[in-house]
Amino acid sequence: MSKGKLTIIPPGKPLSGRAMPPGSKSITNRALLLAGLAKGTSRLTGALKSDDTKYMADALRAMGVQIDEPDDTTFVVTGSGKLLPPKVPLFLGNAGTATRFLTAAVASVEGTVVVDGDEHMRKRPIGPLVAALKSLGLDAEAPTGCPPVTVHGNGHFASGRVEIDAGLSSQYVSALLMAAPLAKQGANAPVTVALAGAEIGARGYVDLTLAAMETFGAEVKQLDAATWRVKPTGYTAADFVIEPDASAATYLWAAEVLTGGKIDLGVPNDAFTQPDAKAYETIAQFPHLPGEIDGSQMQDAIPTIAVLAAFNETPVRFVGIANLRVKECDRIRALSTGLNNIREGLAVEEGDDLIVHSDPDLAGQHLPAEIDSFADHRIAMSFALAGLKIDGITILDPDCVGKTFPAYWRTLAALGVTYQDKG
Ligand SMILES: O=C(O)C1=C[C@@H](OP(=O)(O)O)[C@@H](O)[C@H](O)C1
Ligand SMILES: C=C(OP(=O)(O)O)C(=O)O
Repeated sequence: MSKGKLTIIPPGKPLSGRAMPPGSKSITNRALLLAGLAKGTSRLTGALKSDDTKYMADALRAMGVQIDEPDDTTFVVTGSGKLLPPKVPLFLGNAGTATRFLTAAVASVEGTVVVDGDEHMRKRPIGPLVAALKSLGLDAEAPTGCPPVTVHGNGHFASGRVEIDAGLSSQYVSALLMAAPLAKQGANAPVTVALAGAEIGARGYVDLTLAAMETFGAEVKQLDAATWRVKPTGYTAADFVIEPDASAATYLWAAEVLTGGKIDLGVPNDAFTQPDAKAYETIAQFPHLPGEIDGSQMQDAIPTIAVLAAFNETPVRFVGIANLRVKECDRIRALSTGLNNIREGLAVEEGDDLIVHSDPDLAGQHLPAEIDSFADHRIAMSFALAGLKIDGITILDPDCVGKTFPAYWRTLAALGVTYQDKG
C-alpha cells in the first residue's frame, strides 16, 4: 500500500534559481565503507545523509566502527582496521550499494554475519557475488539467490583469482575490489578480480570504486580492460570531499529544459566523475532527443530521460537498459505503467527496450493520473517532472525519495513548485 500522496501544481513559469543536489550516494557509501575498514579517523565532507547512507553507517556502527555526524553533510569515521561480528543481522533496507559492498567486506570479519534487506532487496539478485566469494574459498550462502546472505568469515578476505559475472550488477565488481585489500597481509598471492565478460554496464561505477580505494591507500593495477590486481594493503584513514550526486542532478537538469528555466546547481556540469553526468549532454538536446538512447552507461538517469521523452518532438527508444528490471523495482515496467497511466499508448515495452511515443502537446493539458512509485525514489522523482507540465499528476508514496534525495520536494518548492498534499 502506498503511504501518502502529493499532487504537483504545474508552476506555469520557467523554474529558475539555485538548487543544489545532495552529496553522491555512490561515493558516500564507498567512502563510509573504506573509512570504516581503515585504521584511524577519516573525515568525509559533502556527504549524503539519506536512507541508503544511514543503512551503511548503522551497519558499520554495529561492527564496531565509531561514526560521528557533526553536521548535515559530514561523517567522522574512526575504525580499528577490523570489523567486529555484529550481534544481529545487518539490515540494509533496499540499499543495493550497502548490501552488495558489505556482503564481500564482511568476509573479512572473524565470525558470522548475516546481510539482509527489506522485501524489495530480498528480490534483488546477489547470487553471482556469493558464487564468486565461494570460488575464493570463502564461506557464504544465499539460498534464494537474493538476500539474506550468511557469511562465515575467518578474519581475512581470500587471496587468489576471482571471476565475476557482472551482467546483473556492476556492484558485484565494486564489492570484490573493495574487499580485496583485506586479504591476509604478506600472503603470496594478491587478489585478481576478472570480469567474466569483457564489458559491463555502468563501468563508470567501477572507476568510482578504484578512485575511492586509492584515496584510502589501496594499490590496484589494471591488467587489462577486464582484470584488476589488488595488493593486500588494508586501508589507511583519509579525508574525503564527496561531490554532489549526478543522478540527483538529472532531475534538476530536466526541470530546467522542460520549463525553459535556468537552474544553478552550484557545480559545473563537467565537474562530476559519476557515470550519470553523461546524461547532461542528452538532456540538453531536449526537445530534440535522439531517436535511440543507450542507457547502459547511465542507468539511473533513464527514468528521468524517459519521462522527459514524453514531451519530446519525436519518439525515443531506450536500449541497453535490461538491468533496470532488477533495480529498486522493475523500472521498465514502472515507467511504462506510469506513462500509460498519464495517457494510454504513451509507452511500449519491446523485450527489454522501452519506447516512449512522445507528444509535445501533453504540456498544458489536464490529465489526472495517480503514479505508483513502486517504492522507488527514481520513479517518484522522475514522474514529478511530468507534473511540472501536466495538471493532475499525483505521486503516490512521495517519501520514498528519502532513499537518496530526502530534500527533493523542498528543493523543487524552493524553485517555485507548489503541491496539493493529499495526506
Ligand atoms: O556502484 C554504484 O554505486 C551503483 C551502481 C549501479 O547499480 P548496478 O551496478 O547494480 O547496475 C547504480 O544503478 C546504483 O544506483 C549505484
Ligand atoms: C539502483 C539504485 O540504487 P541501489 O542499487 O544502490 O539500491 C539507484 O539509486 O537508482
